[in-house]
Amino acid sequence: MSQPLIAVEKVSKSFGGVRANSAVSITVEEGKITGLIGPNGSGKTTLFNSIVGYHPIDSGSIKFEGREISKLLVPQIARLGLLRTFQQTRIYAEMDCVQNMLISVPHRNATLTDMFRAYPAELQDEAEHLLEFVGLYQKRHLISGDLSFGQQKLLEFAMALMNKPKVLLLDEPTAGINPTLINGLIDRLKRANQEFGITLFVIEHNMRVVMNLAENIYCLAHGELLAEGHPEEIQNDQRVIDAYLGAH
Ligand SMILES: Nc1ncnc2c1ncn2[C@@H]1O[C@H](COP(=O)(O)OP(=O)(O)OP(=O)(O)O)[C@@H](O)[C@H]1O
Repeated sequence: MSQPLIAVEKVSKSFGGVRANSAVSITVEEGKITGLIGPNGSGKTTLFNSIVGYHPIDSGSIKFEGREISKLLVPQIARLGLLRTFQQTRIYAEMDCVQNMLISVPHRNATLTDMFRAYPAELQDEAEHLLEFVGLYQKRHLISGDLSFGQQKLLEFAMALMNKPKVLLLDEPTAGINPTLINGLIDRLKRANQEFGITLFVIEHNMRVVMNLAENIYCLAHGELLAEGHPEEIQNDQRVIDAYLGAH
């Protein structure tokens, strides 16, 4: 089997006395969609934060394309092509959608001087093309703070795509989005994976969404890895049902 795109091995992370991740090992295979589920406070976001370099880990190893990244900083990891989105959207509410798209590009190997130049026409075209991809083309010149929460999440997804990531970590992409937009978002996530070849690693509380999206799912409980498997295996795993699915 080829080497995984992301390999997390025995990663532990505590906050004071709280052991948020305890010897967690997972792999994310290139070109696939991998899911991460678990009850509130089970350590999912902590694992994402460790992978993207948001905080140092206490022990263990995190490799991206075979290279140890656990000592690198957020911008260094982002430049390798590993990006994340957040539970709460992080857009520039005063700017319109196109401006948000353009300002999100620095992760893509741009130099400081590039940032002070006018944005090249091809970047503008790319921004509009991706806004069309997520269904926001008609709203591209609207102030993003005026968009609905679901539309802001679509914008944030498009902003991440502007950076041409190899892998995108999505923290609850459908939280707070109405059911109609959720179906559209699932479709866009699948297309980003299939058409742009972006590997996705997705934290998701909505079981319908994660079972529909992911080929392989990990379940955390109390900071430890409880189970791993295909959606049907996870749905029928008694430990997962007891710890998590019973409540959903
Ligand atoms: N910066 C921090 N400082 C202190 N404790 C933290 C910090 N971040 C996370 N924790 C704690 O670590 C544990 C795991 O939290 P984490 O946010 O990773 O869980 P989660 O599975 O993502 O939860 P949710 O589904 O509610 O987002 C929790 O007990 C949380 O309170």
